[in-house]
Amino acid sequence: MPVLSARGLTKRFGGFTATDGVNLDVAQGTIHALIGPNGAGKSTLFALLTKFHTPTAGQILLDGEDITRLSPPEIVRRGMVRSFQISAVFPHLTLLENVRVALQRRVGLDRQFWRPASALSRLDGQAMELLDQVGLADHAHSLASAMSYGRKRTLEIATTLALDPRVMLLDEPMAGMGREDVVLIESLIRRVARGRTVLMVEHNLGVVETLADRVTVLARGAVLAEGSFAEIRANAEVRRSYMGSDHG
Ligand SMILES: Nc1ncnc2c1ncn2[C@@H]1O[C@H](COP(=O)(O)OP(=O)(O)OP(=O)(O)O)[C@@H](O)[C@H]1O
Repeated sequence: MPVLSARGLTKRFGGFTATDGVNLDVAQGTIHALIGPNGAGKSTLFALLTKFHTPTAGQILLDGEDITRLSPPEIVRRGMVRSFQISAVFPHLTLLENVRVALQRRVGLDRQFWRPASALSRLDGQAMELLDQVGLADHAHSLASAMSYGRKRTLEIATTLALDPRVMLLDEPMAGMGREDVVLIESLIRRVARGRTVLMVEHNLGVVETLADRVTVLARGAVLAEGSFAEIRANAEVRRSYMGSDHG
């Protein structure tokens, strides 16, 4: 059974159809990439899946259960977390404080959860562990604002992990990164994807080739093709849809 599915998912803005009857199945434990030329509707589909937009029609299923009408916090509580949206970096906090805030957010999300304030200090230990996981432990007490762009994005991944997602949605994790940072974040994503399911929108096709088990190509809001990267690359329609865009 797929972890995350879309069935006939549609979003219209006025007379314009940005997402057009999308069917998508993201299999458990895979890294699934969503690609397509500019304006193909990747961001809109992402926003629908994470409940930042309300669909005009169609269904979203998580673990086979209809989540179309649930709120974003309810989705997070069920283990699906979108990074780079929910987890913003606070520049004037240290890295440790940033992760602690994210951990506190998880505490806040769990309605059953109540613990005395002293227990919150335990969060520091957990925050440190998370920083260690992403290779930022040495910078725990530095301000986020002092970090390079790549490290800030890495910190964002740590704050996403703080919510302990089973399903991670990554929105263009490599955007604005130089080659060195791309390589670093690639290996980080591969590491954090173990035991999780990842759906990512990514423009950098080299990254998609390296990371993705499965690729869905969108064009004009609809699914144009789906398969392995090799299958997608060999698909003449996909090539045609990219022609004239800057992803060549
Ligand atoms: N809130 C909105 N109101 C009206 N039109 C919108 C809205 N959001 C997106 N669109 C339109 O929907 C289409 C798809 O946009 P979307 O941002 O989802 O594409 P994308 O594949 O993510 O593009 P890019 O690769 O450039 O980020 C575009 O034509 C866009 O102008």
